[in-house]
Amino acid sequence: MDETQIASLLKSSSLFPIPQSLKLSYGTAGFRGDATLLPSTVHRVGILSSLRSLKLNSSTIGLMITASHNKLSDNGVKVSDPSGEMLSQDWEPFADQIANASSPQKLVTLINDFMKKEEILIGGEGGRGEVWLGRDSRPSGESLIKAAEIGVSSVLGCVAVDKGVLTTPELHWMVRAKNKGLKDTEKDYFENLTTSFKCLIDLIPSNGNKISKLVLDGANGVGGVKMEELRGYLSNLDIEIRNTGRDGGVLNESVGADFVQKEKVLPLGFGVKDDVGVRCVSFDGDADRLVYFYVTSGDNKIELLDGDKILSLFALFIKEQLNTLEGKVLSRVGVVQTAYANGASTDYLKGLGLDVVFAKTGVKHLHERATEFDVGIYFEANGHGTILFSEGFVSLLVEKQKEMSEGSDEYNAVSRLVAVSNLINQAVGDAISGLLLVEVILRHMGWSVQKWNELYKDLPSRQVKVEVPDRTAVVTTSEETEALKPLGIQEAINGEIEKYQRGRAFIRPSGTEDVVRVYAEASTQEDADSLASSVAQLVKSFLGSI
Ligand SMILES: CC(=O)N[C@H]1[C@@H](OP(=O)(O)O)O[C@H](CO)[C@@H](O)[C@@H]1O
Ligand SMILES: [Mg+2]
Repeated sequence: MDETQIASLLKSSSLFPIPQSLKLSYGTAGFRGDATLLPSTVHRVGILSSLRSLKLNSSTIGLMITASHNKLSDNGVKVSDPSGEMLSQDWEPFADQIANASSPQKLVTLINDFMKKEEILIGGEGGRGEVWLGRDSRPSGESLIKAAEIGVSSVLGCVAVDKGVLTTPELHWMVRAKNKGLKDTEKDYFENLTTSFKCLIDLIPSNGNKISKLVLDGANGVGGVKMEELRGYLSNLDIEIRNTGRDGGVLNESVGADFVQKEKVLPLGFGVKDDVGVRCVSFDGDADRLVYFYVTSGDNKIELLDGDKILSLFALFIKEQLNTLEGKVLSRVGVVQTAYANGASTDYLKGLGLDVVFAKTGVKHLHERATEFDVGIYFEANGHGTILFSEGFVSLLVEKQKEMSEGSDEYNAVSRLVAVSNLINQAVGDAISGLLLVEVILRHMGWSVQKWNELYKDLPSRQVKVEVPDRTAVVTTSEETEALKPLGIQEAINGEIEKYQRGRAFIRPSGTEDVVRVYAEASTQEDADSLASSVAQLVKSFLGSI
């Protein structure tokens, strides 16, 4: 690294001193924490993104400022690789190191060593780098994006392009499109969704299936606002949008997909009286997750159609198309879930004859496994997921279609699969594209939300969070279903599980919040609640509570 570069890094990082005792880790989905603590972190992730762009021959990298479902006062930052996927995991240790470097000098030394190891050239000998920035609707994002910009451009030859307020999946989609040389603006994103949605609607056999109005809970975040924009392009979606954030509601506060999925109650803005039986959907704060729900009657309890049920609907539809092509197109279809998947959904998917595999929590892990298939469908129970189509498989479909007679069942099945591969975000889970696919499949099947819910009956489950002095004291196996540390806790958990019919429970440290998560499942809700609470008690007695 030459003198000019060293001076540039020292100068810019002295503008963003690291708060004392800050200890951050890249975690399940990037760095997160109280927004006031993050300027130095975001600035440094800006530097990292520039280096990543230089390393990957000037490909465009994405940097997203968001803390998704966390409270409004939090924020966070994560990086998108050129393909739109999450930052390659082998750069995460470097991200951790620079985020925690205690002084500008230490930061420069770490960067210098890393550049040597990765053979990254800067300035005259190196190429140019480009980083696209996006942020969710959090007010703190405005100043954090400036910190990112300064970080990016403190690496010589690198520029930041501020793309403004976006959903996380929009930024990933745009970065992917840019690197593929495709149309890459937000308008292109909307047009792509509109075209493929319309194509799927036109392919509905009877085209007569009527569907009732959908009501969206936008979590008072960016998703509702973007959905309003998209509505302007769509002529065939009857949707009412609530919780856009303009009516005084607070981001993620008693609204949004995370709240609805974990609490299993109606979000604010939805009423027991008026909304009985209505098909409703919730996005999370940065619109990369969705869950559906409806209220049956009386109280504010809901019937939840979570990520597992969305996954099941998608799997069924894909399978139906592939069955039509049996003998013509060979394909490997796989489903990826995590330990949080409801046991009943796994049984159902296996019953469909699908290959079901498990990955660790965090979409980066699920995404990776899904790429092993021609069609890989992955979802976390909380509603984050998508369908990946391998490029080879899509080319094969297009090739085969040329031999089929237009309008035949086979031809239509291929057209549907190709349209789904365009509609559903190939980079990352996307609440907007997920919503459009759910809507079109329901219309295709002629199903109400209630009918869809009957695919299988969820086993009662309960999730709780336990605040402990040090959540890293919990170490789990790679599948996260067993705790290796603290010693003895797993045996104690097993002792509790044995007391319940169809009992299953596990603990793991959260990667996004300072808590240990407890998950429990059993044959009745009472039992699931009681199992969750005894396991939470064990966590407190082994780790201490605060
Ligand atoms: C149980 C649960 O919902 N965990 C969520 C949550 O991760 P934790 O590591 O559990 O905090 O946030 C992640 C990022 O949004 C999401 O991928 C994941 O599924
Ligand atoms: Mg999110």
